[in-house]
Amino acid sequence: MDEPVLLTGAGGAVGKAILEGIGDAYEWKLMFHSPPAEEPDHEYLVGDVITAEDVESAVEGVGAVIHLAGDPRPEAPWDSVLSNNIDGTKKMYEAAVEEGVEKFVYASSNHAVGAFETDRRTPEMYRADDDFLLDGSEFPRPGNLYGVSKATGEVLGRYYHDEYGIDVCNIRIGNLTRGHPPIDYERGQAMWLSYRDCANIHACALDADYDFEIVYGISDNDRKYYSIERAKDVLGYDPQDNSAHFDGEDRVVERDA
Ligand SMILES: NC(=O)C1=CN([C@@H]2O[C@H](COP(=O)(O)OP(=O)(O)OC[C@H]3O[C@@H](n4cnc5c(N)ncnc54)[C@H](O)[C@@H]3O)[C@@H](O)[C@H]2O)C=CC1
Ligand SMILES: O=C1O[C@H](COP(=O)(O)O)[C@@H](O)[C@H](O)[C@H]1O
Repeated sequence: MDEPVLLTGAGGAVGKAILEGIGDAYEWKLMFHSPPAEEPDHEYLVGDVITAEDVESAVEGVGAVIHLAGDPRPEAPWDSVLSNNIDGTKKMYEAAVEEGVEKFVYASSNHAVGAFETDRRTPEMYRADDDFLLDGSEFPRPGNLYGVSKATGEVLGRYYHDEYGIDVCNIRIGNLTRGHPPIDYERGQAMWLSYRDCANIHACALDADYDFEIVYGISDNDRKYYSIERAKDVLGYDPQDNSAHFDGEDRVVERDA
């Protein structure tokens, strides 16, 4: 990648995982919502993805986008996801295609398919001996309005890819935690994404050749109901971590942001 990569939501947990892991591997342009507490090592700007001028400034001169900015709360209200997630993502795509950006990596979510976790399937589907598996080819099935907004972001990508040719990779991120998987939370352990695997899958999404993809972004957990085969095959994702390698004794979940 010769041109800088725009990273929106750079100050959040996923942004930190990416910068800690692959901060030296690319030239970055970071977008923060509010001024960062410490001076970043990379070019940056402060702006809001719902403001067209901010988004146009953000994409100026970049060759690829990793779009993380938005409201990440599963319980987020409609007003917030409509503006921060749906309209913000649409504005990002508009500006990206106008700028001629080649690649757009979008932070989708497990919550885009959360309603597959029916009462009949759970908690068994969170366990290693259950064979229920989603592979990314299924239609979205959100369990909340946040999930609706993430599924809509994927569909926006489908539209901008088909209409304008921008390459799009939607990563349905599982549950990112630093250092070890969530404690006493089977669902979170089955969809754990370690910090280094998070950085790795985003590097793969920047480097690989593809047209339009939906992949799951989780570590290589023994317990998983999301397939990572597509991410391995198309992106070359090579996860290093597995939630089954942690016993969880005396550990607490740490979250950034
Ligand atoms: N952390 C996780 O386990 C998962 C995260 N995701 C997605 O990954 C992305 C990043 O999530 P996290 O880093 O965990 O959240 P976070 O809340 O730590 O980071 C999000 C960042 O986006 C910024 N932001 C929010 N609204 C904005 C706006 N209108 N304009 C500009 N910046 C704005 C915030 O200031 C924050 O720095 C989100 O889109 C979320 O939906 C998806 C699945 C799992
Ligand atoms: O999309 C997201 O998913 C993770 C995992 O969901 P949870 O409901 O099991 O916590 C969530 O932690 C994160 O905030 C959200 O953005």
